Amino acid sequence: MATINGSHSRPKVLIPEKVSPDGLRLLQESLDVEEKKGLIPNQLLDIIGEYDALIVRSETKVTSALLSAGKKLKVVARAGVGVDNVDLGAATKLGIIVVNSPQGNINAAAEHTIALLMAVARNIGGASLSIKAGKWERSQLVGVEVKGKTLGILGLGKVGLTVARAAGGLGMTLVSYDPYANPSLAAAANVELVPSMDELLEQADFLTIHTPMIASTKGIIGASELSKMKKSARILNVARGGIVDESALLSALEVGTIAGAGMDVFTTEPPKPGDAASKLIEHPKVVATPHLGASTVEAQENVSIDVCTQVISILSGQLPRSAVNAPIILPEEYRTLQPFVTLLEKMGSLYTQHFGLSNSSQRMRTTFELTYEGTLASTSNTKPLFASLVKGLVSPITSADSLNINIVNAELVAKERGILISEYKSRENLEQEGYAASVTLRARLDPRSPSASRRSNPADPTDTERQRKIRDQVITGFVSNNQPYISRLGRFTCQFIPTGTMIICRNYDEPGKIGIVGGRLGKAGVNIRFMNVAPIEQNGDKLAVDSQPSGSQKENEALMILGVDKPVDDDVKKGLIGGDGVLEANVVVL
Ligand SMILES: NC(=O)C1=CN([C@@H]2O[C@H](COP(=O)(O)OP(=O)(O)OC[C@H]3O[C@@H](n4cnc5c(N)ncnc54)[C@H](O)[C@@H]3O)[C@@H](O)[C@H]2O)C=CC1
Ligand SMILES: O=C(O)C(=O)COP(=O)(O)O
Repeated sequence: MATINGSHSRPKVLIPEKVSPDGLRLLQESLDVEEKKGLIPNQLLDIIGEYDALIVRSETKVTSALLSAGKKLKVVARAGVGVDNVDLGAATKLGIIVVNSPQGNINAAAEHTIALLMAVARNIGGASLSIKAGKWERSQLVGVEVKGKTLGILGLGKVGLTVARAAGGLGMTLVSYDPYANPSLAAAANVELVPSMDELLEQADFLTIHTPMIASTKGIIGASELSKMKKSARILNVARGGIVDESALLSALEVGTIAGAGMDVFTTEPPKPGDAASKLIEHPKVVATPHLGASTVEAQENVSIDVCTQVISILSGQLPRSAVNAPIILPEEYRTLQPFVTLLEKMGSLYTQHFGLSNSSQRMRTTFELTYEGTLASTSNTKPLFASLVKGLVSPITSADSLNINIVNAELVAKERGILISEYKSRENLEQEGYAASVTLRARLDPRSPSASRRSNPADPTDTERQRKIRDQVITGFVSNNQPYISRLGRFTCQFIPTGTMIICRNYDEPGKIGIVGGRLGKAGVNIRFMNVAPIEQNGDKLAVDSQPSGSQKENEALMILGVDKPVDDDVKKGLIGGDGVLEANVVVL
């Protein structure tokens, strides 16, 4: 990728919100960084096509339309925790990695929650306004203490636990409802996990919300939940607007069934004049802040450095630390897999160019078995290998600019194209072969196809021929000295590096063939860089059982694989076939 990878243009990063300069300085070393604040959605849509990366906070709505317009986008980085402003499904489909900073602002959000807790308990907001207005209202501004009170925590994740530890220090009793909480972490923070939200609502003197905004938490605190709480209870929301139903909370405050609220987040930010959120902000029992939970110097430095480092990693072809829509791969694991990543892509591309991949528009499925052999069988994370194979399989039949296949979207792309790949592991020791690990890709009959669901009919030559053809579609590869090799192609044992333009000829295994092909290529001005003669796979091979030639197939055939120095046109290819030449010739570019 650009200068990061040695080419000339520098990748471009767009930052439409305020992100701390600490991370941006890191980006500037290798990327073109453009900060453009105050863009309206249409302006963003117009320019996003130029950028390789987008860094946002909570204000920018990263919609499906924006992601689709970002033709060069590889990564969307959220300088913070919540990714509810990013259409994750669309990003995944487009192969755009979404990263966030899951730790950088946790402490800031927790401290802000404690600030609101105290402000609500002691009427700090109202008292400050009153004294600034020249008043001295002591008796109307009597508060309550938090010591000895029960803090109900909805969502005991990173922020919830940090709040719990601080509130424990203030002498509060801690209860939480979180069906997915870690019980030992809860116990260590002296938090009692209650089995239902109703119990939490009934016990809480203060209820603080720390769940993500997802479908199941939208409006989770509504009129019915508020009615179960003590009249003296107060509510804090430093998570996301809309988790608490703003209209229901407003009514409860107005009728006095809830005593107060501290609100940092709102359904629409900034709230529209006259809507429930605006009325809440104006309400005397509410202390409100404009989404300031993460707004500390320290938190902004943390999240900025965190996401900018990840953007640099992704644009230089490495894996990010905190991808929201991709599996986590440890750097060590990635280094081991990297040569196989290349091998799998070459194997996929070789398959499609040599055997042909059925077109998804024909509504046919192609079914594969992918077997990791030897030491590769102990790899737990085969996602990068799977993704490379899919990329290799479809790249020869897809325009390059519409191809952004990676660990994020490989499964989806395969599914959409009717490619079904089952992964297997074989722990067989391969050391006698001279390498520790190999991979075999073999086509299978689609279990849904008519010829697979019934026994093959030997009386039907087309049926037998079709099945034989599919069974012959096998490729094995291995890696030696970080170099990928192909060791089996169809029925033939070979050994060649899959690179550049190659002519794959099938011929009778008879003397003189090499000279004839060499002569014909020489006449066409094509130089041979390397050659490999591949005989039929011999017995003892685990794959040979299925690959016995039949019908028109002769056992004395071989492949001749020639690496050549320039593109080979159709006439040259056809010129190799017939006479004393070869039976079949195919050109592949890897
Ligand atoms: N106001 C601000 O500036 C900031 C807000 N946040 C927000 O705080 C929230 C929490 O962040 P983290 O603690 O980092 O997330 P987290 O993922 O560590 O924790 C969320 C917890 O919510 C729990 N949960 C999910 N659904 C639940 C349900 N239906 N009922 C009960 N519990 C449920 C999960 O099990 C998890 O333990 C997020 O919405 C985030 O966006 C975070 C940082 C700053
Ligand atoms: O990290 C989060 O989830 C936050 O809500 C912080 O949002 P912000 O980056 O301050 O717009």
